[in-house]
Amino acid sequence: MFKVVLVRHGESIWNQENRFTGWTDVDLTEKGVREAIKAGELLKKVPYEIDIAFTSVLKRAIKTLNYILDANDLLWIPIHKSWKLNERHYGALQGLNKQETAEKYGAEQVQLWRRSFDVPPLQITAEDDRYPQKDKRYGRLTEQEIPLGESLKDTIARVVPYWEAEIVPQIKAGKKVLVVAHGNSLRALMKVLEEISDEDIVDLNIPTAVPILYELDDNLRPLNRHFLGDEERVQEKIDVVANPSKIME
Ligand SMILES: O=C(O)[C@@H](CO)OP(=O)(O)O
Repeated sequence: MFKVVLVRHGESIWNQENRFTGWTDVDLTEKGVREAIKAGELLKKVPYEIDIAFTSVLKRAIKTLNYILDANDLLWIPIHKSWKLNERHYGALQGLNKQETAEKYGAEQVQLWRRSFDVPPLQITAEDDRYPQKDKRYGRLTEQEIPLGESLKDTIARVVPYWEAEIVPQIKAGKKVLVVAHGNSLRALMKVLEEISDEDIVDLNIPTAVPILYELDDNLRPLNRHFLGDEERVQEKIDVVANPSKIME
């Protein structure tokens, strides 16, 4: 039997401000830092000694990973960073307040943009300041790879091949892998891992900085998934993600 742990980053400044974030490289809030340290402490209590970690090229995930590793005195382990684990690119919605966007376009449309399988957000153009190639870290991406605004389906198309090519071989080699990523890049991965239908994926919301422990069979199909930590607290955090205007302390 294999295992893997997935973690979404702690609360970011734009989570707190209720803005669409995507590839915008916003930092963690103080609460996000505390959540990340807590995630590290929770992981300390399970028999899962991390050997190798994977994360995105966005600081909210990288910092969360570092806080987790620091809590486990594992800052020295190899870390692989890839844009393929980035949050879904939220296109022209990036920066907009979710509540104001719902008032303008309707709550139903915003829900489709946020949680549907294949409805892409409003797109940016190459002239937009947010066009990824204007950022050095994305300079090597081909024009085809550069997102202008991704649906969950588009996100799956880059996350899952990365999972298969880079992460699966490590798990199969017996390494204890930690993946720290984002709400929708993890939904993309979990949809495929758990074979969640296009209809049911709408209801999957990933709480911030809660370690998700999977036990996997020999073919890496999940046998079970477990959110670490107090069940009620985890559910409250899931509710905040589903309804982001209700931010808890
Ligand atoms: O803004 C975003 O990039 C994501 C994650 O914070 O938001 P949502 O949960 O609305 O998909």
